[in-house]
Amino acid sequence: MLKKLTAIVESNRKLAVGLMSGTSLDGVDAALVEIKGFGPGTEVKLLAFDTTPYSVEEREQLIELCDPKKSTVEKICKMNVVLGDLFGEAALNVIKKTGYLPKDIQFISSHGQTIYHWPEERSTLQIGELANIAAKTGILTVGDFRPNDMAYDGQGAPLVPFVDRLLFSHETKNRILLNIGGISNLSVVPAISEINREVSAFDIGPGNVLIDGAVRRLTGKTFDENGDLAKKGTIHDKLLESLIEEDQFLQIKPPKSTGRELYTEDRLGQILMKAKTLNLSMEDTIATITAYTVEMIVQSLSLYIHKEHTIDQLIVSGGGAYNEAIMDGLRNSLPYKVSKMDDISFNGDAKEAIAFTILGNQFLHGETNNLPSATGASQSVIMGKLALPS
Ligand SMILES: Nc1ncnc2c1ncn2[C@@H]1O[C@H](COP(=O)(O)OP(=O)(O)OP(=O)(O)O)[C@@H](O)[C@H]1O
Ligand SMILES: CC(=O)N[C@H]1[C@@H]2OC[C@@H](O2)[C@@H](O)[C@@H]1O[C@H](C)C(=O)O
Repeated sequence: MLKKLTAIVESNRKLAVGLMSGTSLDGVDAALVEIKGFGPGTEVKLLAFDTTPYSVEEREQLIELCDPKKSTVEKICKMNVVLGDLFGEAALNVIKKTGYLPKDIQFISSHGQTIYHWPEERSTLQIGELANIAAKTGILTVGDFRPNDMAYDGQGAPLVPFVDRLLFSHETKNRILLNIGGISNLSVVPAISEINREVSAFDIGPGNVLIDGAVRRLTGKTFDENGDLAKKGTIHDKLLESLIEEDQFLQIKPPKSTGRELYTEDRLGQILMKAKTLNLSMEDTIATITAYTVEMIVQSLSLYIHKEHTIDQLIVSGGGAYNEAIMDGLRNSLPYKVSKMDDISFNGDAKEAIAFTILGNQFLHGETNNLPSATGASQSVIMGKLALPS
């Protein structure tokens, strides 16, 4: 096996599949990429991208699994292998799209599905058994990145800023990369001309998680397509103010990370109850929760970024980039250009799946792949674990 591994690492050009299943629990993203080199010399080209959506039932099961009041060890144990098989299928599907065969692919790199993230206890759990992915596809599989950063006292998140620096450093522009998934997070990537500046990065708070939850409970749909519902409503300023005031995560200084552990179904229930007491319509409720997402981003920038960095451009990726109410809110509040990743680079939906191929590539080369300035780890480490096919 060592021979096989060495051959993979030494090949000039590798084909790899990145798998990402994020906090939105909307589905599994799979990106097939070509990677050359490693470290600062990494070159990556997206060849195919595919999302395998979770069924309504699977999504409900995952939401339950993330809730300590409803989750059980048995349910987690079972879902670990169910997802492993499903992730393997997702990898095979994206490979099929290109005409390549599984034997042409050097490795898969899988984030897994976060079930619980608990940085205070130096613990985080991503499921989707690597052994099942390797068995289903016959491809060497890397994954389970976050625990090693935590073992060195890091938050284990966010990890993508390491890749943001590699792929999006601009000669002269200071850029913010903002990802609005279930949770929003950002990286400030200084211009190459400011070579000594570190990347600042942290989780911001709710991205789509509360919007999706409210839409699900109030309309039965899964998300607010294009932000149409929010755009029909009116923001209730007082409720918005109280949501921001009650959000203690905003006041925590970076490095910091969060997830569904803070933005829970119970918290969503409290917010919807307040909206009901105020007699807000469904549209006004969604408009106000959407404004809360925007305001968390804007206030985090003003608290932690604008005093330290002069920003030239903000680039938005993740599903939230399709929500025009969010995008309008950002454009109206920020003094610099707000662009969508799709307009300047590859498909923004694919960013995190691509990012995990780069983290996996670093692992296989025995190179570090965390960014201590983002996670707070005491040092750079090599994150990841390996499952070998037979
Ligand atoms: N056309 C659209 N209009 C509005 N919102 C959309 C649209 N498409 C996707 N979204 C939103 O984006 C979400 C999915 O985003 P994404 O896939 O980036 O999240 P994720 O990767 O699961 O989360 P995270 O990055 O926090 O782990 C959906 O749940 C939905 O709220
Ligand atoms: C523990 C966990 O799964 N965190 C996710 C989540 O979704 C967004 C944000 O919270 C970020 O911290 C992270 O994902 C991306 C991929 C990251 O690590 O950069």
